[in-house]
Amino acid sequence: MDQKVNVSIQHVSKSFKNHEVLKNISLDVFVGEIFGLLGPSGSGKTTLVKQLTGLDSPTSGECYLFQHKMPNLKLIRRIGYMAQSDALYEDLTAMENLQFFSSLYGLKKSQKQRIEEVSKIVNLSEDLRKLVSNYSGGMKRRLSLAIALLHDPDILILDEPTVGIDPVLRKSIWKSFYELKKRGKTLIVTTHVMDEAEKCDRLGLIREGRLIAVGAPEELKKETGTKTIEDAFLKYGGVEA
Ligand SMILES: Nc1ncnc2c1ncn2[C@@H]1O[C@H](COP(=O)(O)OP(=O)(O)OP(=O)(O)O)[C@@H](O)[C@H]1O
Repeated sequence: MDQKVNVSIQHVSKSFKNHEVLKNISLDVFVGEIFGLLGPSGSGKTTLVKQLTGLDSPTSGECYLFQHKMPNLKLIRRIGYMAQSDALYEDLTAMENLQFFSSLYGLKKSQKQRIEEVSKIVNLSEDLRKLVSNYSGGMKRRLSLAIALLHDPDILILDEPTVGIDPVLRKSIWKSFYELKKRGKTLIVTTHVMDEAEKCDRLGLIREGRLIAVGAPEELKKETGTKTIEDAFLKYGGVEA
């Protein structure tokens, strides 16, 4: 794997009033890596990825993307962000949503072709004429993912991308993640699903705002003498598996 650092989180802490949600997190993610942030609900995963996108700023510490300090408006086009809640226009069709976002990204000539490509990846090609308000939760997730992919970003930050998506489609979406990786893209994926965590090149385990371990799934299991990521997580968290 290319060991060039693409994302660097340096001593990041974040507090909301008196509540310290992220506690001195430092972490590097490499070019072409699928990096998973794994942690229970409320552990701080979303807050951490928001600091990366530049949508929020840390109370202390810094985030660097492509060696540039965030926030940096110039980098927006190189980042694809899929938030946990879908930011879609419900009264428009999926096609109109995709057209709207491609105009925002300034895709002109390539727009039609790119919409076709991303729709295929998320398996929505047959449903583009439907109103988003008639979409199921999983379809909305898939449309959000397609939008995050539209401008072919170098770094993809995906907050729980496969929630509400059935296992068959989840598998095909992961296949497309591997294809993106092959093309040199860097993916940061938050999850609390263990089998999904196993699919990542490396994982950062987050518990109560602290990064308690970083490593490849196999390494983490080996180091803790456990058979599952879930048990490794518990061991690192000080709980006997
Ligand atoms: N804007 C905010 N104001 C106050 N507290 C916040 C804010 N955003 C997040 N928090 C708190 O920060 C903590 C971490 O939340 P966060 O959403 O980052 O967790 P998470 O690991 O992504 O959880 P989930 O998997 O449920 O999305 C929670 O206690 C949450 O209530």
